[in-house]
Amino acid sequence: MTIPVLQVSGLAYAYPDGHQALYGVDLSLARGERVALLGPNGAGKTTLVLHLNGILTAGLGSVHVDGMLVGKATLREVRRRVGVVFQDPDDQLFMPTVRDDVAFGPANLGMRGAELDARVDEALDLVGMRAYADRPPHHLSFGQRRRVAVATVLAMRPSVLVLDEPSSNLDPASRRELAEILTALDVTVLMVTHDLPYALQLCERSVILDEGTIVADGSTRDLLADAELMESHRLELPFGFDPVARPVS
Ligand SMILES: Nc1ncnc2c1ncn2[C@@H]1O[C@H](COP(=O)(O)OP(=O)(O)OP(=O)(O)O)[C@@H](O)[C@H]1O
Repeated sequence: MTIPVLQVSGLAYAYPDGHQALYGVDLSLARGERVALLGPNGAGKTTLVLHLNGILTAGLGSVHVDGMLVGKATLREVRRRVGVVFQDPDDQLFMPTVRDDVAFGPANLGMRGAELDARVDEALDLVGMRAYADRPPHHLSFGQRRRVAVATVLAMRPSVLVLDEPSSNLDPASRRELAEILTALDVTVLMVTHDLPYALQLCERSVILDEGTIVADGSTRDLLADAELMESHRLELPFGFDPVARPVS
């Protein structure tokens, strides 16, 4: 039996103020899948993501990464394996140069010298940003900073890449370029997004979370084409967008 990259079982969580954000979430990701996590504002998507690398710990239920239970004892390895790219790249970039930022994670794991340089170059090549290695991140455009933020995570060679709103604040060309980069990667992806055409373009499978519960899990095209399902969970396609007519890349 193949072990899922990510296995969330019966995950329930209430914030300290008592607000119940997740009610028994079950989610399994197989290696190489790209899955979109959809849902209206306040559905619990961020709360779920924060459990995947142990920023929050389960009230009830469990999260396994490559078969490893997420918990205090495994936190360091879990954070290497679950790479989260937050919505604002400036939350992730804080070093004087792009190279230093991308080297930060692997250097923390003890990597040094030529091996570290090669790891940084590899990650920057994957996002097409090697030419910017010696630039300060704050001199880059927002779209370039997002690509570097992706590289900081890829440099850890994660088992799963979790992207929070990857297309937000990108112009159409940067949005398309990022899609090309993400589809070319050989990594399992979980992408939180309100950009439904992007979900369709990038992810064959989608999961809809609403009020802390998974209410649908299936082919992105089928879910987006189900007008009743979409409406009942406050999901709206752009005007005139036909999910059935669009090819999935
Ligand atoms: N620190 C907190 N304390 C109490 N309740 C919280 C906290 N953070 C989030 N919540 C609540 O938990 C629920 C889920 O929030 P969460 O941020 O996970 O939703 P989301 O699906 O990511 O929303 P969005 O699409 O707006 O980012 C919401 O009702 C929210 O108000």
